[in-house]
Amino acid sequence: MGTGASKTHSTKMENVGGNKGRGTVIPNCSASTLPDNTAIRQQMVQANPEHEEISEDIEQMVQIAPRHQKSEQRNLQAGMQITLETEDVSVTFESFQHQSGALYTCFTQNGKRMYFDDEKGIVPFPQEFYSQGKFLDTHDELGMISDDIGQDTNYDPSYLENDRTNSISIPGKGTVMTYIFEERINVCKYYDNDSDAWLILPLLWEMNLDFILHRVQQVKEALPAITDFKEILAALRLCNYDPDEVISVFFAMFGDSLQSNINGQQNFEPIALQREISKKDKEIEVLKKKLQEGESELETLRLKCKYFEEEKRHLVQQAESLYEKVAELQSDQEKYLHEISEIKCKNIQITDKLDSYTPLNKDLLMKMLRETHELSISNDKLRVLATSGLSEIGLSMEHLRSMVMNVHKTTKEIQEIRSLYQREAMERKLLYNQLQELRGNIRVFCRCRLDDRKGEHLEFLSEEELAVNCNGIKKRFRYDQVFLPQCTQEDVFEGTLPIIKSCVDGYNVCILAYGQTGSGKTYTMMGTEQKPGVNIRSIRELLRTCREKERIKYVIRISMLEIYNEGLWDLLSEHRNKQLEIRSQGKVVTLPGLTEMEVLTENDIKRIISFGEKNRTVASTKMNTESSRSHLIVIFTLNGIDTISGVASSSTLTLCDLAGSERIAKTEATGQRLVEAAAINKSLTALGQVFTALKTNALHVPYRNSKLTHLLQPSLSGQAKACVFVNISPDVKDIGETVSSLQFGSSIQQIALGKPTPQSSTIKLGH
Ligand SMILES: Nc1ncnc2c1ncn2[C@@H]1O[C@H](COP(=O)(O)OP(=O)(O)OP(=O)(O)O)[C@@H](O)[C@H]1O
Repeated sequence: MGTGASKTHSTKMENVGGNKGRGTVIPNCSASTLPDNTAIRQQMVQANPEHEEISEDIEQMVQIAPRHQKSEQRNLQAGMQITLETEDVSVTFESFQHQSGALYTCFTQNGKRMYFDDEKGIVPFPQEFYSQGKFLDTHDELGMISDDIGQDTNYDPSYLENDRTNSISIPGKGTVMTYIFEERINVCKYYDNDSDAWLILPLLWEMNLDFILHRVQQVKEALPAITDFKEILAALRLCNYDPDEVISVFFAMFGDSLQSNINGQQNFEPIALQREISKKDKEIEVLKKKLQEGESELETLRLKCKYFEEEKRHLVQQAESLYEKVAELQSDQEKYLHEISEIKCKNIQITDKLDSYTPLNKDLLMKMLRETHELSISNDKLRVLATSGLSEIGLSMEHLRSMVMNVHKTTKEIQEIRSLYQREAMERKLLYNQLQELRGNIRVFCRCRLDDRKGEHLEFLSEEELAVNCNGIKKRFRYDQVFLPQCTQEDVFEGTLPIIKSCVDGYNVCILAYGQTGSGKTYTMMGTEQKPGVNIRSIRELLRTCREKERIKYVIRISMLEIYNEGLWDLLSEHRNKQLEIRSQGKVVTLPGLTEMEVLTENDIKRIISFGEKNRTVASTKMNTESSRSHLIVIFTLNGIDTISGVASSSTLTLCDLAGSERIAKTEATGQRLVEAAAINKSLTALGQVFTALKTNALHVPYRNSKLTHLLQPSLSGQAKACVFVNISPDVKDIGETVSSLQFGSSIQQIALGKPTPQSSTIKLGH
């Protein structure tokens, strides 16, 4: 049970049971929902005979439950809340912070408060503790932000509905009527008589309306750092003119950096940065397009070149064969000419003796003369052909030469565009990191499980906002991103990609999945064989990015461990029964003896993770037989060394599939399960405390209150980037847990870890 869950319990206790006592057990369970309480009783009695009395109380509580439940049901109006509560044994956990710094998980039954002691088990809460510490009111500490966001009813009554009607004088139009529409596009419009239609009122004119002025003023007063009224008005339009929502939007977007700007600074960096980033994005887009065009032009030119080279080769071959033929013909011609001249020289003798020659010799001579003549003609033709072929080859060569010049020019241009693109991309990355710093380095995402049973109680308002209708009250929650049930594993991974990439740049990165059992934490982190989750995709991305960086040689190692009942177990060790210990020196956390395995391929990861999973303690509970009652932590360590400069870097990517945050009652937990639930409650409460301390910039952040937070210290302190998935169930019967998880998530939404810096090393494993 998490901190958020505790809050829900106490709220419901007041609503349903009417019992205002903190942590008092509401005996509204039926005996059948708590079948075996003897285990708790035995455990308590064994630990201390005085507990006999207390365990009897538990017994009594179970027996009187049906009666009490009936009377409560009579008194309450029908509704979802009642159904939920009557199903459960509402064992309510509280967290007590002792002055020594220790955090205890307590529960109260029939007015007797008990607590879980790490050594003694379940023991009565000592009287002297009341003056030595305080109970943590997680409702106030963690729930308040989301409650504020959820309040829709905070309007000044004078601004209700009819104040949306107004009039304004516009030059050339005279006095026109205005009305703030609440439809699809929430902008103020005026009625234009000429066109007989409602037209959008320009921003500058809209500023003259009292309705608007008042709201802009309200936002300005709350956030003096935002000076641009157009910015405020645009935000108001988007938020249906709700100044509270605009303020939360600005806070959600810029968080603590906004507060640091409140004291007088005129320029508001995040807005400027964001503009700069979108400008850069556009420039990058244009460059990308140019690059693509250039590359395709280059490709065409290359193809043309290839074609012409082929053509040239062909023509040269033709020319060579023509030259050969010409040479042959020339030698023939010479031969014949020689023969003719010989014949001519002897002509007189021939003429004289012609009569004495046989007619056959005379015919032969005439034939030879004819052939010689024909050969001479074809020789001339061939010479013409060879000359034109050669001139064609010359032209083609010329063309080819100019093409090659063009290719060189285009290649140079492409190189320039490429380097410009790289520069812009680098600048964008720097700006993104700057924006991250200003926004804080925790991203909080909400993911709703895919389920046919999605009730009407969940409303997805935008990519960043969702609302839960709970007992007629609409609570709104804002996140960095809300993933709808139909969002794929790819969509979800896309959201975490920038954070994961920064691990290669030397930042410690942590990704956590929080939510009740069955809400999809394991699906998000581990996924299935066909649809792998964040774990496999992250390592795939890390391996790919590391391969791209030719200069740097990386070694990636994986460790896998489980936190069960506040004990740390190495899941990759052959000796499953060996507990690990956390040691810390300053900010460096070490886990001596933890197994680390080197990873070279994605298949290595799959093999190692499935080995670790086999080792995992999976306890079956009534809700989900696969339900895990422990935190699963996978740690990737990245050690890089620059092969040229010799600079070494080290960072970690920590992936946590947290145990279910639901109330213990739903799991019908008894005995061992009760102890497990208390350990989970303790660690999730401690996680909430850490986030609260970070949010309030407390001098001391209580990382050591649980093994979970102690281990995650390097990933949740100033030098890290974190991402929290709040997994929720769409099932209406889980509405209580859903609200609780959402409250937890929105309370950490506005936390900045501080200025992150690339690591030299923080988590050291296996030493
Ligand atoms: N987005 C989703 N799309 C499809 N199936 C999902 C989705 N989310 C969860 N599931 C399915 O719902 C079931 C419960 O999810 P999962 O085991 O991940 O919950 P969990 O929060 O990790 O529970 P536990 O605390 O017990 O580990 C699984 O069968 C899982 O495959």
